[in-house]
Amino acid sequence: MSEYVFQPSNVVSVAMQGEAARYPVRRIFCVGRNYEAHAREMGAEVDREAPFYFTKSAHSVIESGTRLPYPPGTADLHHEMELAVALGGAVDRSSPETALQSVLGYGCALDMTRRDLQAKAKEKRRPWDLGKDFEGSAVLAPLVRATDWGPVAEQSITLAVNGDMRQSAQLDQMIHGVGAVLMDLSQFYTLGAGDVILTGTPAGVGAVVAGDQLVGQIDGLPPVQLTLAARS
Ligand SMILES: CC(=O)CC(=O)C(=O)O
Repeated sequence: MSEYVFQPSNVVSVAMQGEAARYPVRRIFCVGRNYEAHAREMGAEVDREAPFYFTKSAHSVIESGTRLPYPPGTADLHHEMELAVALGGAVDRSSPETALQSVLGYGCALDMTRRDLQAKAKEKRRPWDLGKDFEGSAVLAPLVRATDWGPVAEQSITLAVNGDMRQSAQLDQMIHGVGAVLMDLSQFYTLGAGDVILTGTPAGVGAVVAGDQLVGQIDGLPPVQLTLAARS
């Protein structure tokens, strides 16, 4: 048994709907601007040739239902509702269809974003980490096995803040579908069990403040819920 100079962090994991066993998270990859209307609202061109990515560390994960203190360093925290795809095995690069066979489950997710820090980074052509990868920035609902949900098609994806609808779209409006994203990403990484892909957000992203209650839904999946508390 190895010895460490301090106690290593616990394995980060999320619930599986209706199962005692949990899904251990290894890495989180996020697809940027994967819905045309969202790319437009961000003032960006859509790249139909290939997706682009940013990452969040596993330690950014919190579970649906959590109260998140308003994060430090920002005055413009935004919600981004997304479909999460959780891998259960290595991705076969031969075709999008075979890549999809490695998906263990799907879930609702929030990609919380410090928009002011992301905007500053964009301006200076710097990486987005401060805007995207912080504690509590990846909110995950319980995952549903791929054998019990899917395929990704015309399911609706919505996000309401205090009961007001802010984001509303259909999953088939993604520019790069799940299989194509997995195929593309696997050209750059050895994807495997524990890797989670957030597949991009539809239009309607916006600011949230302390006291707000967020509920994100995708047809057939458990909702993702988040309450924002005052900054601690
Ligand atoms: C502009 C963004 O914040 C990228 C992103 O997270 C998305 O499109 O989804």
